[in-house]
Amino acid sequence: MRTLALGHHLSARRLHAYYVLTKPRVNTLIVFCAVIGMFLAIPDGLPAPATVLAATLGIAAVAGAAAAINCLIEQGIDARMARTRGRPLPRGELTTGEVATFSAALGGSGLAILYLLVNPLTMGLTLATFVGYAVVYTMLLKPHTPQNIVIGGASGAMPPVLGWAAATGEVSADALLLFLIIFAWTPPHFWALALYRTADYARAGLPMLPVTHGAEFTRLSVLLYTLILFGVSLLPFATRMSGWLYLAAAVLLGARFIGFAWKLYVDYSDPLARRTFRYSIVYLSALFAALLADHYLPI
Ligand code: HEM
Ligand SMILES: CC(C)=CCC/C(C)=C/CC/C(C)=C/COP(=O)(O)OP(=O)(O)O
Repeated sequence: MRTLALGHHLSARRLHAYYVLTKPRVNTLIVFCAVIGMFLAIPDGLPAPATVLAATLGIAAVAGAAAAINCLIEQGIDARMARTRGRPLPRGELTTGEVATFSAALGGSGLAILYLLVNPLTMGLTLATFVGYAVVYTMLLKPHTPQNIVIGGASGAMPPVLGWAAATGEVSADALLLFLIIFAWTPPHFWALALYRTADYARAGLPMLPVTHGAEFTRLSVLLYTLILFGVSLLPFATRMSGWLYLAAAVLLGARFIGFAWKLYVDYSDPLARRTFRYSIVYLSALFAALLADHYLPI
Protein backbone atom coordinates (compact mmCIF):
# COMPACT_ATOMS: atom_id res chain seq x y z
CA MET A 1 0.00 0.00 0.00
CA ARG A 2 2.77 2.34 1.00
CA THR A 3 4.78 1.53 -2.17
CA LEU A 4 1.69 2.12 -4.26
CA ALA A 5 1.09 5.51 -2.68
CA LEU A 6 4.75 6.41 -3.10
CA GLY A 7 4.73 5.26 -6.73
CA HIS A 8 1.68 7.36 -7.43
CA HIS A 9 3.22 10.37 -5.77
CA LEU A 10 6.37 10.00 -7.83
CA SER A 11 4.57 9.66 -11.13
CA ALA A 12 2.45 12.74 -10.48
CA ARG A 13 5.66 14.63 -9.78
CA ARG A 14 7.26 13.32 -12.95
CA LEU A 15 4.22 14.26 -14.98
CA HIS A 16 4.45 17.73 -13.54
CA ALA A 17 8.16 17.87 -14.41
CA TYR A 18 7.36 17.07 -18.07
CA TYR A 19 4.71 19.77 -18.02
CA VAL A 20 7.14 22.35 -16.63
CA LEU A 21 9.65 21.40 -19.32
CA THR A 22 7.26 22.65 -22.04
CA LYS A 23 7.35 26.23 -20.58
CA PRO A 24 3.54 26.25 -20.46
CA ARG A 25 3.07 29.92 -19.62
CA VAL A 26 5.23 31.29 -22.44
CA ASN A 27 3.69 28.82 -24.85
CA THR A 28 0.13 29.73 -23.85
CA LEU A 29 0.73 33.21 -25.28
CA ILE A 30 2.53 31.73 -28.31
CA VAL A 31 -0.48 29.52 -29.04
CA PHE A 32 -2.93 32.37 -28.34
CA CYS A 33 -1.17 34.46 -31.04
CA ALA A 34 -1.31 31.51 -33.45
CA VAL A 35 -5.05 31.02 -32.84
CA ILE A 36 -5.71 34.71 -33.44
CA GLY A 37 -3.78 34.41 -36.71
CA MET A 38 -6.22 31.66 -37.75
CA PHE A 39 -9.26 33.86 -37.12
CA LEU A 40 -7.81 37.00 -38.71
CA ALA A 41 -6.96 35.02 -41.84
CA ILE A 42 -10.65 34.55 -42.69
CA PRO A 43 -12.07 37.87 -43.94
CA ASP A 44 -15.75 37.04 -43.36
CA GLY A 45 -16.72 34.22 -41.10
CA LEU A 46 -14.81 31.65 -39.11
CA PRO A 47 -12.03 29.17 -39.83
CA ALA A 48 -13.07 25.52 -39.92
CA PRO A 49 -13.38 24.30 -36.29
CA ALA A 50 -11.58 21.01 -37.01
CA THR A 51 -8.66 22.96 -38.50
CA VAL A 52 -8.51 25.31 -35.52
CA LEU A 53 -8.47 22.37 -33.13
CA ALA A 54 -5.84 20.35 -35.00
CA ALA A 55 -3.60 23.35 -35.70
CA THR A 56 -3.78 24.50 -32.07
CA LEU A 57 -2.84 21.04 -30.81
CA GLY A 58 -0.09 20.61 -33.39
CA ILE A 59 1.49 24.03 -32.85
CA ALA A 60 1.27 23.69 -29.05
CA ALA A 61 2.95 20.26 -29.19
CA VAL A 62 5.84 21.45 -31.38
CA ALA A 63 6.30 24.62 -29.29
CA GLY A 64 6.37 22.43 -26.14
CA ALA A 65 8.95 20.16 -27.74
CA ALA A 66 11.06 23.20 -28.69
CA ALA A 67 10.97 24.41 -25.08
CA ALA A 68 11.96 20.95 -23.81
CA ILE A 69 14.92 20.80 -26.22
CA ASN A 70 15.97 24.25 -25.00
CA CYS A 71 15.90 22.93 -21.41
CA LEU A 72 17.91 19.91 -22.52
CA ILE A 73 20.63 21.92 -24.25
CA GLU A 74 20.80 24.55 -21.50
CA GLN A 75 20.72 22.35 -18.42
CA GLY A 76 24.24 23.42 -17.44
CA ILE A 77 23.41 27.12 -17.88
CA ASP A 78 20.05 26.72 -16.14
CA ALA A 79 21.81 25.22 -13.11
CA ARG A 80 23.86 28.41 -12.74
CA MET A 81 20.98 30.90 -12.83
CA ALA A 82 18.70 31.63 -9.85
CA ARG A 83 15.66 31.98 -12.14
CA THR A 84 16.13 28.61 -13.81
CA ARG A 85 17.90 26.33 -11.35
CA GLY A 86 14.59 24.84 -10.18
CA ARG A 87 13.89 23.36 -13.65
CA PRO A 88 13.46 19.57 -13.90
CA LEU A 89 16.88 18.77 -15.45
CA PRO A 90 19.10 20.80 -13.09
CA ARG A 91 17.09 19.36 -10.18
CA GLY A 92 17.65 15.85 -11.48
CA GLU A 93 13.92 15.09 -11.69
CA LEU A 94 14.30 13.83 -15.26
CA THR A 95 17.26 12.47 -17.22
CA THR A 96 18.65 13.74 -20.50
CA GLY A 97 17.44 10.58 -22.23
CA GLU A 98 13.91 10.96 -20.89
CA VAL A 99 13.73 14.57 -22.05
CA ALA A 100 15.09 13.70 -25.52
CA THR A 101 12.50 10.92 -25.91
CA PHE A 102 9.69 13.13 -24.63
CA SER A 103 10.65 15.96 -26.95
CA ALA A 104 10.92 13.71 -30.00
CA ALA A 105 7.54 12.11 -29.26
CA LEU A 106 5.79 15.41 -28.59
CA GLY A 107 7.36 17.22 -31.54
CA GLY A 108 6.84 14.26 -33.88
CA SER A 109 3.15 13.99 -32.95
CA GLY A 110 2.68 17.72 -33.40
CA LEU A 111 4.27 17.70 -36.86
CA ALA A 112 2.24 14.62 -37.86
CA ILE A 113 -1.00 16.31 -36.76
CA LEU A 114 -0.11 19.42 -38.75
CA TYR A 115 0.86 17.45 -41.85
CA LEU A 116 -2.10 15.07 -41.83
CA LEU A 117 -4.92 17.19 -40.42
CA VAL A 118 -3.92 20.77 -41.34
CA ASN A 119 -1.63 21.21 -44.34
CA PRO A 120 2.01 20.59 -45.34
CA LEU A 121 2.82 24.32 -45.44
CA THR A 122 1.91 24.75 -41.77
CA MET A 123 3.93 21.67 -40.90
CA GLY A 124 6.97 23.00 -42.80
CA LEU A 125 6.78 26.48 -41.27
CA THR A 126 6.31 25.06 -37.77
CA LEU A 127 9.30 22.77 -38.25
CA ALA A 128 11.36 25.78 -39.41
CA THR A 129 10.23 27.69 -36.30
CA PHE A 130 11.23 24.76 -34.12
CA VAL A 131 14.70 24.62 -35.69
CA GLY A 132 14.96 28.42 -35.45
CA TYR A 133 14.40 28.37 -31.71
CA ALA A 134 15.92 25.04 -30.61
CA VAL A 135 19.00 25.14 -32.85
CA VAL A 136 19.65 28.60 -34.33
CA TYR A 137 18.68 30.64 -31.25
CA THR A 138 19.61 28.27 -28.42
CA MET A 139 22.81 26.78 -29.83
CA LEU A 140 24.20 29.33 -32.28
CA LEU A 141 23.03 32.81 -31.29
CA LYS A 142 22.37 32.83 -27.55
CA PRO A 143 25.90 31.88 -26.40
CA HIS A 144 27.64 34.14 -28.95
CA THR A 145 26.02 37.51 -29.60
CA PRO A 146 24.03 40.13 -27.68
CA GLN A 147 21.82 40.38 -30.79
CA ASN A 148 20.72 36.79 -29.99
CA ILE A 149 17.18 37.71 -29.02
CA VAL A 150 16.70 40.21 -31.85
CA ILE A 151 17.52 37.59 -34.51
CA GLY A 152 16.15 34.64 -32.52
CA GLY A 153 12.97 36.65 -31.99
CA ALA A 154 12.04 35.78 -35.57
CA SER A 155 11.11 32.31 -34.27
CA GLY A 156 8.95 33.66 -31.47
CA ALA A 157 7.25 35.98 -33.98
CA MET A 158 6.12 33.12 -36.23
CA PRO A 159 2.95 31.93 -34.41
CA PRO A 160 0.44 34.25 -36.17
CA VAL A 161 2.01 33.26 -39.51
CA LEU A 162 1.59 29.60 -38.58
CA GLY A 163 -2.04 30.25 -37.68
CA TRP A 164 -2.60 32.07 -40.96
CA ALA A 165 -1.06 29.23 -42.95
CA ALA A 166 -3.20 26.73 -41.05
CA ALA A 167 -6.46 28.54 -41.80
CA THR A 168 -5.83 29.44 -45.46
CA GLY A 169 -3.01 27.23 -46.76
CA GLU A 170 -0.96 30.33 -47.60
CA VAL A 171 0.83 33.28 -46.03
CA SER A 172 -0.24 36.83 -46.87
CA ALA A 173 1.24 40.29 -46.34
CA ASP A 174 -1.22 40.82 -43.45
CA ALA A 175 0.30 37.82 -41.67
CA LEU A 176 3.73 39.40 -42.02
CA LEU A 177 2.48 42.53 -40.22
CA LEU A 178 1.56 40.36 -37.24
CA PHE A 179 5.01 38.79 -37.43
CA LEU A 180 6.59 42.27 -37.37
CA ILE A 181 4.63 43.27 -34.27
CA ILE A 182 5.98 40.36 -32.20
CA PHE A 183 9.42 40.79 -33.76
CA ALA A 184 9.61 44.43 -32.57
CA TRP A 185 8.07 43.51 -29.21
CA THR A 186 10.63 40.84 -28.28
CA PRO A 187 13.63 43.11 -27.51
CA PRO A 188 11.83 45.28 -24.92
CA HIS A 189 10.14 42.14 -23.54
CA PHE A 190 13.41 40.35 -22.99
CA TRP A 191 15.75 43.23 -22.17
CA ALA A 192 13.42 44.52 -19.44
CA LEU A 193 13.91 41.13 -17.75
CA ALA A 194 17.63 40.99 -18.54
CA LEU A 195 18.09 44.36 -16.80
CA TYR A 196 17.07 43.00 -13.41
CA ARG A 197 18.61 39.56 -14.08
CA THR A 198 21.98 40.84 -15.34
CA ALA A 199 23.96 39.16 -12.55
CA ASP A 200 22.35 35.82 -13.42
CA TYR A 201 23.30 36.11 -17.10
CA ALA A 202 26.84 37.26 -16.27
CA ARG A 203 27.28 34.28 -13.94
CA ALA A 204 26.03 31.91 -16.63
CA GLY A 205 28.46 33.46 -19.14
CA LEU A 206 25.74 34.52 -21.57
CA PRO A 207 26.42 37.66 -23.66
CA MET A 208 23.06 39.36 -23.05
CA LEU A 209 22.96 43.09 -23.90
CA PRO A 210 23.21 44.47 -20.32
CA VAL A 211 26.19 42.17 -19.70
CA THR A 212 28.09 43.19 -22.86
CA HIS A 213 26.97 46.80 -23.35
CA GLY A 214 25.85 47.87 -19.90
CA ALA A 215 22.55 48.89 -18.35
CA GLU A 216 22.28 52.37 -19.81
CA PHE A 217 22.70 51.22 -23.42
CA THR A 218 20.15 48.47 -22.78
CA ARG A 219 17.64 50.94 -21.36
CA LEU A 220 18.09 53.15 -24.42
CA SER A 221 17.61 50.09 -26.65
CA VAL A 222 14.40 49.19 -24.81
CA LEU A 223 13.12 52.72 -25.37
CA LEU A 224 14.03 52.74 -29.08
CA TYR A 225 12.45 49.34 -29.76
CA THR A 226 9.33 50.37 -27.85
CA LEU A 227 9.03 53.40 -30.16
CA ILE A 228 9.56 51.17 -33.22
CA LEU A 229 6.95 48.79 -31.82
CA PHE A 230 4.50 51.68 -31.50
CA GLY A 231 4.97 52.51 -35.18
CA VAL A 232 4.74 48.89 -36.30
CA SER A 233 1.61 48.33 -34.22
CA LEU A 234 -0.17 51.01 -36.27
CA LEU A 235 0.43 49.16 -39.56
CA PRO A 236 -2.66 46.91 -39.33
CA PHE A 237 -4.77 50.09 -39.14
CA ALA A 238 -2.74 51.92 -41.80
CA THR A 239 -3.24 49.03 -44.25
CA ARG A 240 -6.95 48.81 -43.35
CA MET A 241 -6.54 45.29 -42.08
CA SER A 242 -7.97 46.54 -38.77
CA GLY A 243 -10.24 49.41 -37.80
CA TRP A 244 -10.71 52.08 -35.17
CA LEU A 245 -11.21 49.76 -32.23
CA TYR A 246 -7.81 48.23 -32.85
CA LEU A 247 -6.23 51.65 -33.42
CA ALA A 248 -7.53 52.90 -30.06
CA ALA A 249 -6.18 49.82 -28.29
CA ALA A 250 -2.79 50.02 -30.05
CA VAL A 251 -2.37 53.70 -29.16
CA LEU A 252 -3.41 53.30 -25.51
CA LEU A 253 -1.42 50.11 -24.90
CA GLY A 254 1.58 51.47 -26.80
CA ALA A 255 1.56 54.82 -24.97
CA ARG A 256 1.66 52.94 -21.68
CA PHE A 257 4.54 50.77 -22.90
CA ILE A 258 6.46 53.90 -23.96
CA GLY A 259 5.70 55.39 -20.55
CA PHE A 260 7.31 52.37 -18.87
CA ALA A 261 10.31 52.45 -21.22
CA TRP A 262 10.81 56.19 -20.72
CA LYS A 263 10.65 55.92 -16.94
CA LEU A 264 13.04 52.96 -17.10
CA TYR A 265 15.45 55.08 -19.11
CA VAL A 266 15.41 58.19 -16.91
CA ASP A 267 14.86 56.66 -13.47
CA TYR A 268 15.88 53.00 -13.41
CA SER A 269 15.04 50.57 -10.63
CA ASP A 270 14.86 46.77 -10.59
CA PRO A 271 11.21 46.72 -9.46
CA LEU A 272 10.31 49.05 -12.35
CA ALA A 273 12.14 46.77 -14.81
CA ARG A 274 10.18 43.84 -13.40
CA ARG A 275 6.91 45.74 -13.86
CA THR A 276 7.91 46.68 -17.41
CA PHE A 277 8.57 43.01 -18.18
CA ARG A 278 5.17 42.01 -16.72
CA TYR A 279 3.53 44.80 -18.71
CA SER A 280 5.12 43.56 -21.95
CA ILE A 281 3.10 40.36 -21.57
CA VAL A 282 -0.13 42.22 -20.80
CA TYR A 283 0.58 44.46 -23.81
CA LEU A 284 0.99 41.66 -26.35
CA SER A 285 -1.96 39.66 -25.02
CA ALA A 286 -4.25 42.71 -25.09
CA LEU A 287 -3.03 43.88 -28.51
CA PHE A 288 -3.79 40.50 -30.08
CA ALA A 289 -7.14 40.31 -28.28
CA ALA A 290 -7.90 43.75 -29.75
CA LEU A 291 -7.01 42.55 -33.27
CA LEU A 292 -9.53 39.74 -32.83
CA ALA A 293 -12.27 41.92 -31.29
CA ASP A 294 -11.81 44.47 -34.07
CA HIS A 295 -12.07 41.75 -36.72
CA TYR A 296 -15.51 40.71 -35.54
CA LEU A 297 -16.86 44.00 -34.15
CA PRO A 298 -16.08 46.46 -36.92
CA ILE A 299 -16.48 49.91 -35.43
C1 HEM B 1 13.80 35.25 -28.34
C2 HEM B 1 12.61 35.52 -27.86
C3 HEM B 1 12.26 35.53 -26.39
C4 HEM B 1 13.05 35.51 -25.30
C5 HEM B 1 14.57 35.48 -25.24
C6 HEM B 1 12.18 35.47 -24.13
C7 HEM B 1 12.63 35.37 -22.83
C8 HEM B 1 11.81 35.21 -21.75
C9 HEM B 1 12.29 34.96 -20.42
C10 HEM B 1 13.76 34.82 -20.02
C11 HEM B 1 11.21 34.85 -19.62
C12 HEM B 1 11.24 34.64 -18.14
C13 HEM B 1 10.60 33.45 -17.66
C14 HEM B 1 10.78 33.39 -16.18
O1 HEM B 1 10.36 34.32 -15.46
O2 HEM B 1 11.38 32.41 -15.78
C15 HEM B 1 10.04 35.02 -20.44
C16 HEM B 1 8.75 34.97 -19.98
C17 HEM B 1 7.64 35.03 -20.78
N1 HEM B 1 7.64 35.15 -22.15
FE1 HEM B 1 9.25 35.45 -23.32
N2 HEM B 1 10.88 35.49 -24.54
C18 HEM B 1 10.89 35.52 -25.90
C19 HEM B 1 9.79 35.51 -26.72
C20 HEM B 1 8.51 35.39 -26.27
C21 HEM B 1 7.37 35.30 -27.14
C22 HEM B 1 7.42 35.31 -28.66
C23 HEM B 1 6.27 35.19 -26.34
C24 HEM B 1 4.82 35.08 -26.69
C25 HEM B 1 4.29 35.44 -27.83
C26 HEM B 1 6.73 35.22 -24.96
C27 HEM B 1 5.92 35.15 -23.86
C28 HEM B 1 6.34 35.11 -22.57
C29 HEM B 1 5.46 34.96 -21.42
C30 HEM B 1 3.94 34.85 -21.46
C31 HEM B 1 6.29 34.91 -20.30
C32 HEM B 1 5.84 34.81 -18.83
C33 HEM B 1 6.01 33.44 -18.32
C34 HEM B 1 5.65 33.38 -16.85
O3 HEM B 1 4.87 34.18 -16.36
O4 HEM B 1 6.20 32.48 -16.24
N3 HEM B 1 8.09 35.36 -24.97
N4 HEM B 1 10.44 35.25 -21.73
C1 LIG C 1 7.25 25.68 -32.95
C2 LIG C 1 7.08 26.91 -32.17
C3 LIG C 1 5.83 27.68 -32.32
C4 LIG C 1 8.09 27.28 -31.36
C5 LIG C 1 8.06 28.46 -30.55
C6 LIG C 1 9.44 28.87 -30.22
C7 LIG C 1 9.41 29.40 -28.85
C8 LIG C 1 9.11 28.48 -27.74
C9 LIG C 1 9.64 30.71 -28.69
C10 LIG C 1 9.55 31.38 -27.39
C11 LIG C 1 10.80 32.01 -27.02
C12 LIG C 1 11.20 31.67 -25.64
C13 LIG C 1 10.49 30.65 -24.82
C14 LIG C 1 12.23 32.25 -25.20
C15 LIG C 1 12.79 31.97 -23.88
O1 LIG C 1 14.08 32.38 -23.99
P1 LIG C 1 15.21 31.49 -23.41
O2 LIG C 1 15.12 30.13 -24.00
O3 LIG C 1 16.47 32.23 -23.61
O4 LIG C 1 14.77 31.52 -21.88
P2 LIG C 1 15.28 30.71 -20.64
O5 LIG C 1 16.47 31.46 -20.15
O6 LIG C 1 14.10 30.84 -19.71
O7 LIG C 1 15.56 29.32 -21.07
